[in-house]
Amino acid sequence: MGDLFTEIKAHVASHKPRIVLPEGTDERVLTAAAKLAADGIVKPIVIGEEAEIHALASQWGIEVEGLTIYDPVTYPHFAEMVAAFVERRKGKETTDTAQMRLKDVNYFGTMLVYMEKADGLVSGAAHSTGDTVRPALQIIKTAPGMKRTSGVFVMVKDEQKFVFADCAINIAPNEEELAEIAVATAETAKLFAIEPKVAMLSFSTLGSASSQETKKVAAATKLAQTARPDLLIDGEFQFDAAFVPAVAQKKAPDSPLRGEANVFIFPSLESGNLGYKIAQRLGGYDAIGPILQGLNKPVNDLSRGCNTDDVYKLCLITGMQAIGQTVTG
Ligand SMILES: CC(C)(COP(=O)(O)OP(=O)(O)OC[C@H]1O[C@@H](n2cnc3c(N)ncnc32)[C@H](O)[C@@H]1OP(=O)(O)O)[C@@H](O)C(=O)NCCC(=O)NCCS
Ligand SMILES: CC(=O)OP(=O)(O)O
Repeated sequence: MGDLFTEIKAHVASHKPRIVLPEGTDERVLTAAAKLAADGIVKPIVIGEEAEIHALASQWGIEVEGLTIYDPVTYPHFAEMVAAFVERRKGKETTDTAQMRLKDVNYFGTMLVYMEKADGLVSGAAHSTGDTVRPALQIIKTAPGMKRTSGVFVMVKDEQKFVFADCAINIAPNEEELAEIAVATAETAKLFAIEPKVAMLSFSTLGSASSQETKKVAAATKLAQTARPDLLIDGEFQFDAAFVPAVAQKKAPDSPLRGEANVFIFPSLESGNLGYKIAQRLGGYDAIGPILQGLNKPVNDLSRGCNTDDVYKLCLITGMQAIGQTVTG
């Protein structure tokens, strides 16, 4: 893992993208922003009232000299931002509602990215996922060809890297949505030098149980395989059949996955969110994310349970997305 982030740091530092951190009054966020600025890797823009941030920084012993701080209340381009927001949300917001909405740090930060005054955003240390990502869904929107945004975690322990999805956004994806999530996640895995072997997870392996839920995953598997025959995607699989070669030999002897999956697509948000937190808290994996895929520009969420290192690493990944770089090693 050390190596993965060493490479990411080198790429990102050569471009120094501007990353907005709307939660400037959160100690973990402010600490990570100060470290990123001091390391010269990204240019952090923190949002909040300047005097309050300076007071908090001195209380927490954080050096914020040189950090860019924007306060929505005193931001000189606020009127321009309001107009751009009303235009983007045509028919859904008025100047009055926009003025109110853009005082919210996540709406304000997302508009900085939309208006190209920043290259990416990381938030969610102190906000729920809904409040963090809703502005991005409404303003940044999905990239051409993508119907849904979804959220992945890169799970890392020592030299092991796995990708889990969707752990953040789509509560009950249907078979088309699940297929799209699988393909998008396979592509995201490649950003981290993971050659994707994708398992579509269920409580059934290749028809060992039959219900609406298992049939949905089987159908999603077929859709994903048809859409992208170049990718290795198989299912529906229980986790052991996807991950343990000896179990795969028994339950799915003809599958090309052979119990070697490294990308896991969960059938629902319930299972995906629980799954990543169990691997993180019981399994001791570093959980980097949720990294949002399918958006026009990089906006990423954090868990409210994150630490400073999680904020720092997600900013590096956001920077990497912003400069369109992938990891090689
Ligand atoms: C993500 C989430 C907040 C969006 O729901 P919502 O706020 O009710 O969104 P709405 O249905 O009002 O849609 C708002 C906008 O986002 C868009 N949108 C909603 N879900 C989307 C998705 N998955 N991908 C892309 N766009 C999406 C809608 O099309 C709509 O756009 P529009 O206003 O331009 O028409 C909701 O799905 C959610 O709460 N998910 C669970 C999040 C969570 O708690 N995760 C666990 C912790 S990580
Ligand atoms: C990703 C996630 O689960 O976020 P939170 O813990 O903030 O709900």
